[in-house]
Amino acid sequence: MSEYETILVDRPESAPRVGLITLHRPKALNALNRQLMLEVVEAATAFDRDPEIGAIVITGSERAFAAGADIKEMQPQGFPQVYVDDLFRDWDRLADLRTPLIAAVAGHALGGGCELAMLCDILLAADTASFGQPEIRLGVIPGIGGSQRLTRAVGKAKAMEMCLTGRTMKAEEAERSGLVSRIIPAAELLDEALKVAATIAGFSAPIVAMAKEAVNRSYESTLAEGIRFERRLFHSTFATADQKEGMGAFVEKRTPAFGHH
Ligand SMILES: CC(C)(O)CC(=O)SCCNC(=O)CCNC(=O)[C@H](O)C(C)(C)COP(=O)(O)OP(=O)(O)OC[C@H]1O[C@@H](n2cnc3c(N)ncnc32)[C@H](O)[C@@H]1OP(=O)(O)O
Repeated sequence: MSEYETILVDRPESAPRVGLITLHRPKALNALNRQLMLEVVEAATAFDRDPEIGAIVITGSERAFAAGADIKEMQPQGFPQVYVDDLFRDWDRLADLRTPLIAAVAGHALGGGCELAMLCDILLAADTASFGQPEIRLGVIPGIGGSQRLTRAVGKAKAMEMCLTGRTMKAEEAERSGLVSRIIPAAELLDEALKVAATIAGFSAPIVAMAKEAVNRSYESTLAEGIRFERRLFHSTFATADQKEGMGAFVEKRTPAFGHH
């Protein structure tokens, strides 16, 4: 199924144009060591470059999406090493991908696990999922964007409490707070995530990329700048064949066949 050591990579037949990455370090609850991290980034980048892939699902096991960065690997490291290596910088590459990433989260999503889920564009949670930034208990703080993305997702009050006390959030609270888009029974999580991914992958790839970029821009700009950016992207959709196809299909009362250009 895959040439990787700590992840499984697949193109499920049931979900056309979808790439699936499954974290697979069962004995360590998918703790994110350097190897796993590189493999995820490489596999996601390879899918992103593949014109036959229109959405990517990242998932873990029933017990853990990921229980955080690998504490045993980090424990002996010193400041000069983590600073010079710019530890965790590689994860930023996921945020630059054009292809939508969907996190299908069951069980623990803690520390770097929660941060990996938040690096994805859509978070779907099993009813067994729990989210947290427990780094404070280890004498560190989040290092893959947790303090920033969690705050934007759930607001300062909850993010501050979670980062300062290490309290975890169960799926229901995560949905109520806007961290996850939906809760799904654990047994159906992966199928549902693949369905969502296949729906996205069926739309025009360049238009999907523009929609993703427009939503993400709202994180980084004022409302007025964001609206101007969205308007320009909207105008540029009219330069694509897929705009002609999508609107033409509506007018002609048929299903559109997007060519992804
Ligand atoms: C990226 C940054 C900068 O933000 C930093 C981080 O991510 S720091 C890590 C944050 N995560 C945590 O602090 C969670 C640590 N894990 C736990 O608290 C518990 O394992 C648990 C609550 C998730 C599950 O508990 P339990 O069911 O009792 O299982 P365990 O026996 O504890 O774990 C099984 C096995 O997995 C190993 N494990 C778990 N998490 C990690 C981890 N983050 N790094 C390395 N190894 C981990 C655990 O040690 C066990 O293995 P053995 O020791 O039995 O070989």
